[in-house]
Amino acid sequence: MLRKLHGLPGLLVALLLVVLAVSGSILSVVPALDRARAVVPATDEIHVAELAGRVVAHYPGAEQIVRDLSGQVVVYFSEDGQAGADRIDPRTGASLGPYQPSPFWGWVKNLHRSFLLASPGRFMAGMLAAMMGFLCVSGVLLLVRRNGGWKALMQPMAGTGSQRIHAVLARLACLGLLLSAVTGALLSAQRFGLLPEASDSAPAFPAEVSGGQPVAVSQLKALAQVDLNELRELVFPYPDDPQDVYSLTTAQGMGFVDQSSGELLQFQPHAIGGVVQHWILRLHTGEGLWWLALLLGVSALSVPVLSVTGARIWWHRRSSATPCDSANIPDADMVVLVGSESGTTWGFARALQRSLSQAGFRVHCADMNALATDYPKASTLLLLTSTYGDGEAPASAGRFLERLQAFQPSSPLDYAVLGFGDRQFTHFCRYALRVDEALSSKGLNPMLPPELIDRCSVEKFCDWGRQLGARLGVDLALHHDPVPPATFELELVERVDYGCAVQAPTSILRFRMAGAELRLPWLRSSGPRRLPAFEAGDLLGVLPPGAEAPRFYSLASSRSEGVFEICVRKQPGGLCSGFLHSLKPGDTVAAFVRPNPGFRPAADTRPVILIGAGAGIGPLTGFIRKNKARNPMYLYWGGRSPTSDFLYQPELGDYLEDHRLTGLSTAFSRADGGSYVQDKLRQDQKALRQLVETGAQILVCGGREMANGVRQVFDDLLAPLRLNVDVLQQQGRYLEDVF
Ligand SMILES: Cc1cc2nc3c(=O)[nH]c(=O)nc-3n(C[C@H](O)[C@H](O)[C@H](O)COP(=O)(O)O)c2cc1C
Repeated sequence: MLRKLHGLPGLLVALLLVVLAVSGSILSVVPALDRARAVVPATDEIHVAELAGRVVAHYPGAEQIVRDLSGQVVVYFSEDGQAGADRIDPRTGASLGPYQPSPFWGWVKNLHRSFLLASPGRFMAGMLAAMMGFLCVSGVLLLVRRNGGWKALMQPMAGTGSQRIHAVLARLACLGLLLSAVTGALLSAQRFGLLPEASDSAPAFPAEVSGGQPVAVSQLKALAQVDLNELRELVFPYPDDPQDVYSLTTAQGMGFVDQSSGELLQFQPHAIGGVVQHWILRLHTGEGLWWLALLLGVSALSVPVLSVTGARIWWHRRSSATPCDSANIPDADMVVLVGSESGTTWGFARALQRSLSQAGFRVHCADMNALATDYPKASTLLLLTSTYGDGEAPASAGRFLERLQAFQPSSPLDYAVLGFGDRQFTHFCRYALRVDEALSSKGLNPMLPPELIDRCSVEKFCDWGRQLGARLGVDLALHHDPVPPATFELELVERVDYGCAVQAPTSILRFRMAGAELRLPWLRSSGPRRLPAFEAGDLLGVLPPGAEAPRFYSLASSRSEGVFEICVRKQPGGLCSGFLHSLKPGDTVAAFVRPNPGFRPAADTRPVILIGAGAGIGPLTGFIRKNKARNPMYLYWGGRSPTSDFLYQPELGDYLEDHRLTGLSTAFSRADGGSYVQDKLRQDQKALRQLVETGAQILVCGGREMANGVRQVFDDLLAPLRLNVDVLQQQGRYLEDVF
């Protein structure tokens, strides 16, 4: 519900909000420009009597002095019957030039306030500001739910593409946007009388004035007690009218000054309502607070990006979450229920539904939240669900467990749960496991143990399909291509082979964009720009000929190096690794890049502990290579034999020498007294504990078994600090890339 409330109004008003935000950003530079042009004396340097004396010397016909919040002083005067206004230097009273509000700024202000449409436009702008406030609040609540709590809001954001950009930007900009929105809506509400009028009422004109001979304004003692920086406005009395008075407005209040005695008369402090109104205006416009104005302006610039990414998320969710040809509940003999937050699981569900329908089943497909109380003809219930937050339900399954209590199947039901998640999270597929438990406690028959799919592995999905088909007695060939990737052609330029002697053939493969040399010489400089953006740790998807699904390899290089470098261990019977190992320089492969922003060292100076085994060294070497700032980096790596599969040995020696790498510890299982990387970690546990105490981040890359062993070692060595891997993971300080 909250998601719908956030998404739909956002889409409808996105364009108008962009106009409001961009014009607001442009206006946000005005306070800084005004401040740069203003001459602002120190406190106690000039008092108002002094200023007024200087003004009168330059402008005998002075009528009013106004000091705006940025410090600009403007004199309004009449000369030879003509009215004029000049900006002045308060230190001399001399003119700095005529005061002429710019037509450009006036136009932008008008666009921002009312879309150039006078009162109806102003009303619309006010409504939009209120709606932006609502989008900020609902967006933050969604982020909290998606990430698993308020604390998680401060941690690195998970997700990819538009989702991630939207979340990261919204987190940065939401406070600024909220302040602009709330103050804008309040200003509008005041203008349209929806809030009580809070402006100051002026004090009554003094009943008695001395009426004596006026003295020079520079001699008036009440004005001599007001610092210039406190002044807002001084209105001069009518010439030759001894009964008239000076009207004085300061930051504290309003009053009058007798032009003969110099006494302050009828001074009235600003009413609280007036002060509130003044601050609402200042917090919205940033007047006199140029730094705040610029911060608000920068926040507002996020609105166009948030609008575009928000629309893309909405479109992706909508197009992924539309079930096709779903049978009605009373007719269905097979029910597929889907728990999804951003729609990916729906893609898998549709593939399953297609295959089941082709196999002759009448399949009802719906959100898990739409669980009915009974499916009278159904014999099988299949649940496909992702996990969000800190192991919680995704949006379309949030009410499933509650609804399950009222679920009363009229005939026995078999069920199977397929979980979608990401092993980099502490609670991998936890919600799917909870659903499985709940269904089992409800007395349904599990036809398969729960299967958990890491990062949308199509391979695993197809395996599960085969098992399910076997249980249903049909041939269930599932085909699903989650996001059809746009591939490019890579040409192998170099390979370095290791490990054959110890039955662990592993190669470092370096590719470049195919066909680069065919470009015309004068276009050669555009070469690197043709490469997609990628960093060490991102994934290279490779599609071997004849394969339906890509295989992913962690990149050891980044775009600035101009090559795609991966480290590949040949798996027995492995289609893709076998294909890659058969390549000779000059051969080509179809590939694409998938960002993996969750597996990167933090961009700060804290120590980094890199741990890997076998081909897992690839991205870790990439991180060391990029460590030009020489931040402390320690590598623990395990292989089989120092003479056969010590991957990157020469490079690592160079990095130790030039201090990109601070320490290297290797473990070889087939050398004398064979050891594993976990043994090396245990040996160094004291030093590692100290590094963690100083804020170190840990990145682990390699096989699941090694990663589990490393987790155990860290859980043990962190115990004296009352810490464990789960906590570090929640703080974004323990990252795994496991295959
Ligand atoms: C903010 C966020 C939190 C996540 N939390 C978890 C989690 O706790 N456990 C897990 O296994 N996967 C987690 N994931 C990964 C998703 O479950 C996974 O990407 C899934 O394929 C998304 O499917 P959907 O698009 O259908 O929601 C999280 C992803 C994001 C973006």
